[in-house]
Amino acid sequence: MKRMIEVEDTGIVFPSGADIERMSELAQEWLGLIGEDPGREGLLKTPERMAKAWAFLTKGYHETLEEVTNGAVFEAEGSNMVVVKSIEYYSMCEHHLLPFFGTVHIGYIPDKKILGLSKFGRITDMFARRLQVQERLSIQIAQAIWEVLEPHGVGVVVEGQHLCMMMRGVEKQHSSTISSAMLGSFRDDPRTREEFLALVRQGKVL
Ligand SMILES: Nc1nc2c(ncn2[C@@H]2O[C@H](COP(=O)(O)OP(=O)(O)OP(=O)(O)O)[C@@H](O)[C@H]2O)c(=O)[nH]1
Ligand SMILES: [Zn+2]
Repeated sequence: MKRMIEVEDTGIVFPSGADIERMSELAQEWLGLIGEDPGREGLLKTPERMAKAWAFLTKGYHETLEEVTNGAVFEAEGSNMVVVKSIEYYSMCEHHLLPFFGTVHIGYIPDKKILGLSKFGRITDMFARRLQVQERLSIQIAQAIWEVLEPHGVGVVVEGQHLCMMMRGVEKQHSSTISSAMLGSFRDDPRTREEFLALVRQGKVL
């Protein structure tokens, strides 16, 4: 991807526009504020590591739908449902800047256009790698597929566990959240929606 650069020897990419130097300065200040000594040996490189990690975790801000789909839209006959399920994601909640993570399930009914299968994961990451709430993540993925493919319908189900509810706050370790976004026939036709949800449920308890 043009606007990404690689961190030496790691294979990790972060946006070339990210101000790593300034982010490192702020991270160093932050370490002091939480009661640490930013000058102790173990923390000397931490501000820069933190800046690079955060640039990666929020790289979705620097990506566009056009870039991530890379023209992989193909002509196709038929209008049978396609489901890509159990796409893992990691995101950061916008309230506490703590991770939430889980899986995304995507279904659509094509109208002459299909999308390269890997692109569903790339679209998921483009929106997950930003500050999010789970509900918006679900809707943004559905709308992106709607925009790119102009299909008869799209359904997205997102499952997530939120560390802000587990390691702090209400401290509930076993709750998980399911959110969904349904567009076109997935919203208007209960049978289409049920077919999608049955395929998502297959092999698991949902
Ligand atoms: N709807 C929704 N809420 C979220 C998400 N991630 C975190 N939250 C919630 O955002 C809310 C913020 O509530 P506040 O009362 O303003 O913040 P808080 O005092 O830190 O809340 P607690 O987490 O209950 O301690 C909490 O209920 C979180 O559980 C999400 O993806 N979707
Ligand atoms: Zn949170």
